[in-house]
Amino acid sequence: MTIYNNLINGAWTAGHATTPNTNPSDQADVIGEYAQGDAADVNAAVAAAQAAFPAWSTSGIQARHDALDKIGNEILARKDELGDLLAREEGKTRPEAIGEVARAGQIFKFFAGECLRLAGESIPSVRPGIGVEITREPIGVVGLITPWNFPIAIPAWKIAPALAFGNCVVLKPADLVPGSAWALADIIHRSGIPAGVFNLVMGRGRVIGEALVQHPDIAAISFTGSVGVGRGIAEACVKSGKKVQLEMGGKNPQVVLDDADLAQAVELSAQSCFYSTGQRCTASSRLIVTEKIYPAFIEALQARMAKLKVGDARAAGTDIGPVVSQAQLEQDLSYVEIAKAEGAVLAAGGERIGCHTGSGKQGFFLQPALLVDSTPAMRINREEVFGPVASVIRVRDYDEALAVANDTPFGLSAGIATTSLKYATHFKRHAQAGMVMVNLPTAGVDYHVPFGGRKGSSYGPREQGRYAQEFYTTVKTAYTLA
Ligand SMILES: NC(=O)c1ccc[n+]([C@@H]2O[C@H](COP(=O)([O-])OP(=O)(O)OC[C@H]3O[C@@H](n4cnc5c(N)ncnc54)[C@H](O)[C@@H]3O)[C@@H](O)[C@H]2O)c1
Ligand SMILES: O=S(=O)(O)c1ccc(CO)cc1
Repeated sequence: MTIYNNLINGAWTAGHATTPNTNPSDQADVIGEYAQGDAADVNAAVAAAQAAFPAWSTSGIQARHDALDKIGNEILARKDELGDLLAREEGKTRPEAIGEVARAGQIFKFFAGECLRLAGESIPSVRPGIGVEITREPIGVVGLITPWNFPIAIPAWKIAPALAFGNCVVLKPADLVPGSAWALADIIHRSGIPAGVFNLVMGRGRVIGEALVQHPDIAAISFTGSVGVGRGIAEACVKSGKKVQLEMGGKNPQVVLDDADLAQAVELSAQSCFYSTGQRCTASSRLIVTEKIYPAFIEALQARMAKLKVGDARAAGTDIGPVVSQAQLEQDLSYVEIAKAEGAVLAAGGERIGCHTGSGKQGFFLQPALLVDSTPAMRINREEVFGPVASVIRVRDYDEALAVANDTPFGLSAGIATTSLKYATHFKRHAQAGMVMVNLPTAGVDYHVPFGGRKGSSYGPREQGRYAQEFYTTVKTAYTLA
C-alpha cells in the first residue's frame, strides 16, 4: 500500500502514524495510507512558512503569476485522472468530480491573473504638499482548514489567493479525504515555488487544526466546515488577535411559487437537493411551496426522484453517489426518523440501499428522501442534515414563503422559482442570504465572484473573486512629503 506523507519545508515527511483512505462506494477499496501529523509537524510547517515569507512576500508578481498559472494548467490537464481519485475518495459522481477538479484549475488561473491586478490608490492629502498612497500587503503565514465535501475546490480557493497575494500557507485538509489535497500539494510542490511557501499537514482536526489555530506565528485562519468547529476557531482567533474567515453550514430555502414553470422548478429542486448526494453547503434542503402548485409539484418531484440512479460514484450512469461515511449515513437516517416522529410524511426514499460493488462490499448508499407536510418549527427544517434529504413546507403565498425562507439561523444561499419579475426582484432584495438564485438551483456557483453567506453561515470577509484580497491582504496607508 502506498504511503502519502506530509509536505513540510519542501520535503515529504512521515507522520507518527498513517490512516487508510477508503472509498465510500466500496469500503474494501483502500486508496492509500495517509500520514497522521502531530503538533510537532505543525510547528515545523509554520517555522518553514515563516522562514519562506520574507522572500515570497516580496517576490515579483510575474513569478507568482507564472507559478499559479502552471499549477492551474497541470490540474486542468489531469482533470479526468484527479476527478476519478476525487470520486473514489469522496463519493461524488465522476462527472461532478471532474467538474470540481476543473473548478480548482480555473481558480488557480484566475488568481494567477489577480497577482497582476492587485492595485493600490493614490489620494491627495488634506495637507498641501503631502501625498497619500494606499497599498495592500500580504498578511504572513495563513492556516487553511478545509472540509471533506469539496476535497480539491475548497483547498484551491483558499491556497490560490493566499499565494497570489504573497502569503505562505499551511494546509490542513479534512481527515476523510486527504487524497485530492495530497495530489494538489504534489502539483504545487513541483511547480517550482520555493520550499516552505506551501506546506501540507494531514491528520486529525483536534490535533492539527487546533495546533494551527493556537500557533502564535499564524497570522490568519481560513476555515470551511461545521458551525460548531467554526465558532470555536473564531473564539480562539479573536482571543489571540488572528484574522479569521469562516464558511459554515446552510439550511438553504428553495421557494416555488404558483406561477413557476413546473418542469423547471422540479428539475432545479431535484438538482439542488440531491445531486452531489446533497452534501453541498449550497444544497437546498427546505422546499417552500405555495398551495396551488403544491400537489402537482410533489407529484412531479416524486416522479423525477424515481428516475435518480443511486450507485457507485465512478460507474457510468450514476446520478447520486454514496454518502461520504457511516457516521454521515447514520445522521441522514436519524433525521428522516426525527422528521417522521415530529409529523412529517415520508413521500419518497429515505432508506439505505445495497448497491453491491466490485468486491461485494456495500457502500454507504441512501435513496434520496422527500418529507412532505413538514412545518417550519420541525428540527428537519432548522438543523443542517448535509445529505440527500429534503423537506417540503406548504405556504399560502409569496409573503409567507419569504418569511419562512428567512426563518432560519443560516443564510448562505436562497432560491426562488417564479415567472413573476415582481416577486423575483423582491426576493433578490429581501432574502436574508449571501447568494440568491432566480430559476436556478441554490447550488452551482461561479469561481470568479464572491462566495459567502450571512447569519450563522459565514463570518469575516468573503471568499473568491477579487473580494478575496480583503482577507489575504492588509492595507497600508503611506504619507510622503513632496
Ligand atoms: N459554507 C461553505 O462554504 C461550506 C462549504 C463546504 C462545507 N461546509 C460545511 O462543512 C460541514 C461539513 O464538513 P466537515 O464535516 O468536514 O466539517 P468539520 O467542521 O467537522 O471539519 C472541517 C475541518 O475542520 C477540522 N477540525 C475538526 N475539529 C477541529 C478543531 N477542533 N479545530 C480545528 N480544526 C478542526 C476537520 O479536521 C476538517 O479539516 C458542513 O456543516 C457544511 O455545511 C460549508
Ligand atoms: O454550489 S456549488 O457550485 O456546488 C459549490 C461549489 C464549490 C463550493 C466550495 O465551497 C461550494 C459550492
